[in-house]
Amino acid sequence: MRNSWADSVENVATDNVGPSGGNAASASTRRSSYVPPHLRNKPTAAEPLAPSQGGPPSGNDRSGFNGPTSGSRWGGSRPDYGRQGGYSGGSRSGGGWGGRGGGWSREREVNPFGNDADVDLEQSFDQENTGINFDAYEDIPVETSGQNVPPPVNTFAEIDLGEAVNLNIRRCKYVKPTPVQRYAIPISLAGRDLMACAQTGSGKTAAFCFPIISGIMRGNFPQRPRGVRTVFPLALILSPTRELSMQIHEEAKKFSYQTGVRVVVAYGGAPINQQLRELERGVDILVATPGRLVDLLERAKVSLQMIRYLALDEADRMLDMGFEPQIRRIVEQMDMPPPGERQTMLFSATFPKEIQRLASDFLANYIFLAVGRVGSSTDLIVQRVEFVHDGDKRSHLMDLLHAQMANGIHGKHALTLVFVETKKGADALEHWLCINGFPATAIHGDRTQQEREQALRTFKRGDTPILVATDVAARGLDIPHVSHVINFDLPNDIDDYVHRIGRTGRAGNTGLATAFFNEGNLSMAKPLADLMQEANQEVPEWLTRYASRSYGGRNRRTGGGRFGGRDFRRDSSYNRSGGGVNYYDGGNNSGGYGNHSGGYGPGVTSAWD
Ligand SMILES: Nc1ncnc2c1ncn2[C@@H]1O[C@H](COP(=O)(O)OP(=O)(O)OP(=O)(O)O)[C@@H](O)[C@H]1O
Repeated sequence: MRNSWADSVENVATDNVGPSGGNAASASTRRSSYVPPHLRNKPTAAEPLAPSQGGPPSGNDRSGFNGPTSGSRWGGSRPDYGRQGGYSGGSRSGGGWGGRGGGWSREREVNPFGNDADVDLEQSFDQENTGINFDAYEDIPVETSGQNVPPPVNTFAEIDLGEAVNLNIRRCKYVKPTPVQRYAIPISLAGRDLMACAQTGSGKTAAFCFPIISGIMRGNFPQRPRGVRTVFPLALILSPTRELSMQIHEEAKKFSYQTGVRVVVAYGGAPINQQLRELERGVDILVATPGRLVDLLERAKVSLQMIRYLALDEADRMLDMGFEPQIRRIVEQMDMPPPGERQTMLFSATFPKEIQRLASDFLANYIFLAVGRVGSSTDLIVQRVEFVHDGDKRSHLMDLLHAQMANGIHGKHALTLVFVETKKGADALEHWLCINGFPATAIHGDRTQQEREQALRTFKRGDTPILVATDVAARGLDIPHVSHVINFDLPNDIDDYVHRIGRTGRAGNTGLATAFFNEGNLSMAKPLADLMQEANQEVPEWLTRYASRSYGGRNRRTGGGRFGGRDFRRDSSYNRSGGGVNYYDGGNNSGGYGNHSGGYGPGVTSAWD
């Protein structure tokens, strides 16, 4: 069923052809005092500096899109790999802790904001943001549990992220933190491990990036070994797909611009040599897909022994069957410091309880945070479900697309994402749409990396405003102007549905999701009806009837609460009394969230925004 995911794992794994290298731990024996990025190269009388970092003083003008040039399948050929549109050398205006940074030759740091970098820097955080409907998030219920939960903040100004990061937040035009950021950033800045669940499109990337960048800037880490061909990142961000890793890398580069913190990405399907060159120039934060990282670890090109921050984005997917062995290998069987010695952050919009249980192996005395119910979809997305027999799906799709055009909902500001089950199905539907006059492209695990990136690029630009995709595009991708997600084939798992429809209705914007349902999807009837009802959607009567017959499909939302949307540690079956930590008795509830306990039992902090 999850072909495309397995394939994506497989594809990454096929890159793991390097010889087994020795464990890099042996390379690191010398330790002297660490020079934080903001102080690198900075002469100071008061405190003698350790020798500067070992990365050769070379340029930083890399691109996250490292593949060779390829022609467009849609006539939009543009040899722009390696050149992010509009990127130019950035201004060298100060910023940074201590006013400068850059052990990695920041004078050549590419400006990730293009020409926008220095606009509105005078703008303060309390000005209105454009385009983001923050009111949409105001009444989202928030639950936190764990010991001594730090209180949330209301503004970025309340968080001590440092001037350089604050400037970048303004450059991103973020005016105030989203709810998950309000809670997660103070928790992470306090050094706590975190399992965070928040709805799609609600700003989780920044929620884990800001504390990592800030922590590296102010941290006092041991000097990393120099003169060896192994690199020692301080932070590792893992994500399940190449495109998502590239996106996180792009975001993290914006957030860390002119901080001296260097972010590098490594993913499969792209030439490893170019990624190795980037790594050798120095890396503080490594963003990676698991397969390529294992390859780099086996070649002893990367050591994890200096990791202080570990973030798993789409953490439930990372610990699902396809990825779990690789993740365990990376986190538990290489040279990464154990929980407690590193800070671990797990983020997703969905967190089934069995995965929460697995995930707890990676965490130490963690805080659980749920913004909205675990696995719920945002009511910014209007959900529709239509009964369509398999044989009628294409003509039904065409009716929908024609109706969109008739209503002026098409073009580059109204992109349509169509999810199908199989790679073959994606190719076939793309072809059929194209011969019927709808400019479409497709993305799936059998396409080359170049083709995948090209498909995303032409879709984002609106050259092909219809993208047919397997689940490889279901998670994390933040594509502006996706106004309609169509589940041509429904997934078999409600959480996958939540992620798929979450490609629209992001950052406070509204969106539309249409699902084609038929007898082949009976196991989805109940979870789908429940989810729609919870999100205040109109549930068709026929779907309610199917749901009431309960076909016993896989529904992860079992146990406790309507959707079981809470910390699994509160389940009675979870018993750590045998000498373990009781997370709920005597927990110091931070209060101050409106003092709403939410009825989750003693010791559990709950909050309502
Ligand atoms: N504080 C903020 N103010 C305005 N926009 C923001 C803010 N934080 C994040 N965004 C924007 O919101 C969008 C969604 O953010 P992001 O991709 O991090 O969501 P997410 O929660 O990780 O979604 P998903 O669950 O699909 O991975 C992005 O375009 C991001 O730039």
